[in-house]
Amino acid sequence: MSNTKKVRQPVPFRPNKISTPEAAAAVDRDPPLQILLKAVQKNGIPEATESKSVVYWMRMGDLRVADNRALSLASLRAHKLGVPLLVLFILSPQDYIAHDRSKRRIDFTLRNLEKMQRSLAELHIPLDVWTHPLRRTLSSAVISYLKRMGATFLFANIEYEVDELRRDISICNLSRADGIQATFVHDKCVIEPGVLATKQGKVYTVYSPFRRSWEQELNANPHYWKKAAELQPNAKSIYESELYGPLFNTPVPSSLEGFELSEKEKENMANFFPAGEDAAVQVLQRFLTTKARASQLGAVSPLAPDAKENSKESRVTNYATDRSRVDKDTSSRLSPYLAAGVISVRECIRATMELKKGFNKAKVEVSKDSGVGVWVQEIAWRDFYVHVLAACPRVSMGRPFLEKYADVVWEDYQEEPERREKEAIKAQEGQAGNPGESVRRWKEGMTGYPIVDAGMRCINEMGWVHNRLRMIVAMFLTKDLMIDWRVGERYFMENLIDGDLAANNGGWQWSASTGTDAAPYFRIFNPYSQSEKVDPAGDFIRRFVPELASLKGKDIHKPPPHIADKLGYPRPIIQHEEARTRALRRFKNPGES
Ligand SMILES: Cc1cc2nc3c(=O)[nH]c(=O)nc-3n(C[C@H](O)[C@H](O)[C@H](O)COP(=O)(O)OP(=O)(O)OC[C@H]3O[C@@H](n4cnc5c(N)ncnc54)[C@H](O)[C@@H]3O)c2cc1C
Repeated sequence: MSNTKKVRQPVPFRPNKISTPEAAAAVDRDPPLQILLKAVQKNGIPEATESKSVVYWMRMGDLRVADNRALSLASLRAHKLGVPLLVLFILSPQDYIAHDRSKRRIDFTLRNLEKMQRSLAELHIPLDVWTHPLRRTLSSAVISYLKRMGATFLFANIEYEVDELRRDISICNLSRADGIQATFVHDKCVIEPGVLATKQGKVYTVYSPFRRSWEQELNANPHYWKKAAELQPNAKSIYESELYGPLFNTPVPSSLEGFELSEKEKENMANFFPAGEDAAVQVLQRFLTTKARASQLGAVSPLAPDAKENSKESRVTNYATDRSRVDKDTSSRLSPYLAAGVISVRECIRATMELKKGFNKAKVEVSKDSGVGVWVQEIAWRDFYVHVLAACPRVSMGRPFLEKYADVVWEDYQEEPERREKEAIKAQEGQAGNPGESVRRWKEGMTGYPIVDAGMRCINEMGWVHNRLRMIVAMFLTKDLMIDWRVGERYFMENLIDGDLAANNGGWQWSASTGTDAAPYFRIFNPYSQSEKVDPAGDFIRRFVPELASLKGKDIHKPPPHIADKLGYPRPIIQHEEARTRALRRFKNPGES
């Protein structure tokens, strides 16, 4: 008899990313952050007392030892109980797939973990890194780990995305039955979500009033920028423990299956974004105290040794006037470090206060009249989007922040693999104007709009691009090409080293006018005039679109068709004015194409 038993193929993990409006509204009414905070409170009483160790669970957004609230609390607890502190990190590939995590971000995570393992070992604290394949069993795996380690105390910083909050709620519920006290604390923002509210007691959904309230609250309460207590070392006897000693021998893997970078790319990323807390502090200090450097344009190391320290004309001093220029070294490039928590956002605030003369040390400068003040306002933008995410979880469920724009008719492009395959075939046939072809050309930086193409090629090369360019390319995709913002949001997450749901979703929905922008949908960037503003001499375009390097004057922004043909550069994929009219029509009448 022949063996007819079929081998079951593993089903690829492909979670549904877009919720129904009803499901999103239900989650908005009862935000998981509030449920988690209540569960933590409930867990706090009665307090667990007996514990052989204390565990701090480090996540992707708090990869540092210094000024880390949950880690600091865990250390205090361990010290008080006279037991060892253990640090745990779980690699969860299914979560990374579900959240479109880029290989670059995973590689950055591993590089930072490797550094941290060494700095923690100096304090005799082990960093135990393991991979858990199934995300739905992650909560119970954590509880089993705690039991195995004899730990009745777990500490972690809060992650504000819906899936992560739900996971932590389940940990709280599971831990109670086992007498484990799970504590989740705020750490990501300067001011935690839930503190600031409008007169009606609602979350701010417009940035400017949020920022004013943020400034007031911050300057009335210095604890917001207070550093968390330093870690206490474990007793050296930990190495002799049969249970804990071996934890020092588990190395951080150099890559994660399914998220491997090529050797060349790994090298590039390590050069553009060196790992470690020291590197992050240096990047910050250089931004605050050194001049903009021509050598810093594009994909280069931020720690190149050619900076003159303590310049009066530091980048932050000129930030108010120069920040939108993409052809200059104008911004801090701290976003990968802030997104991964390699530096604490409180450290950034404190550092601006320590910039001697002219600044009141008891007050955080947030005014738009100084470079420092405008830069701190960017930090407030970061807080703003986390507050929106925490109060309106719909944004992490694939829904527009403004549900009224859910029916805007986008060009018919979907991200399912089968569909993508078909699109690719059509694209090969060269059917210009079909949505698959448009998306491909946008991703590759071949739209025929030099500033858009330079921005996209910069992302593809560096995994990072200046904020202005993010806005320009996002608006081009959503308003000129009328492609659903979720396509772009996903591409950014898959390619950025600083991919962060709150900031990325906030930026995309702002650009697509489905989000928190106070101006209505008719804010549509003209890619040509934007190009002249942000890259006047075209240096940035020349660097990333080398086929246009020989162009002079305004041609660099809008190459004449016959010259573009000669240089092998594509003609514009769409006429901006026509596209603008189409976008206005579709936004005015959501549902009509
Ligand atoms: C479509 C779009 C997608 C984006 N995706 C991300 C993302 O995935 N991750 C991310 O960190 N930022 C994102 N941003 C925000 C912003 O573009 C980057 O934070 C910024 O370009 C990082 O450069 P920098 O560190 O030199 O910034 P700086 O100008 O030096 O600003 C300092 C810090 O403030 C924060 N910040 C600045 N601008 C913003 C902003 N608009 N929103 C939220 N935080 C801000 C960042 O943490 C940044 O590092 C996005 C913006 C847009 C328009």
